[in-house]
Amino acid sequence: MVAVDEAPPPAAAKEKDRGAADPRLQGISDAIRVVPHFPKPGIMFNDITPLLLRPAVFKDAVDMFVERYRGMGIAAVAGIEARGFIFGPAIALAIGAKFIPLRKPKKLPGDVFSESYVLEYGTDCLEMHVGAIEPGDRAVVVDDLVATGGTLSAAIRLLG
Ligand SMILES: O=P(O)(O)OC[C@H]1O[C@H](OP(=O)(O)OP(=O)(O)O)[C@H](O)[C@@H]1O
Ligand SMILES: Nc1ncnc2[nH]cnc12
Repeated sequence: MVAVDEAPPPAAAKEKDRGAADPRLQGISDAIRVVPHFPKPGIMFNDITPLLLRPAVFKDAVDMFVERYRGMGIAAVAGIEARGFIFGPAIALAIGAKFIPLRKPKKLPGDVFSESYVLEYGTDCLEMHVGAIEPGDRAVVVDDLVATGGTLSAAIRLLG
């Protein structure tokens, strides 16, 4: 799971990073299934659906982001369609932020900003409603994984 913000971690978080890895990480990692050659030869597909079937592990994944971002003045959690919609809203509600869906093309009915990007297996585009993010809003982008980083870069450009 990934979440991106542009702020340095607070001192307390940096202190914690120097210690042992969070024990929840192993359970989260173990609950993600790697499927070789899906959906195309050569792609190692990271499938989060087994994690979603285990509520305690699903909660650990959400909690780790909530603990990281709570109290940091985050105004918006932007979730990337489709799998960022699974984790993003729970994180947004827990930290008291608005949720902004970053959608695939032609799904949003209002005026949109669009950003195209290149994927591991194709190209795509993300759209966001004009006015969803406001000047000065501090935002976190949530998705299930980063592969080439193209999707994440497009999301950051959209919010920028
Ligand atoms: O780092 P990248 O190379 O850009 O790839 C990562 C993106 O790919 C996957 O979504 P996908 O495009 O497969 O869409 P989906 O969630 O709608 O299936 C994943 O959920 C990320 O959004
Ligand atoms: N390796 C991967 N696993 C799951 N989703 C993906 N989207 C792009 N690359 C992926």
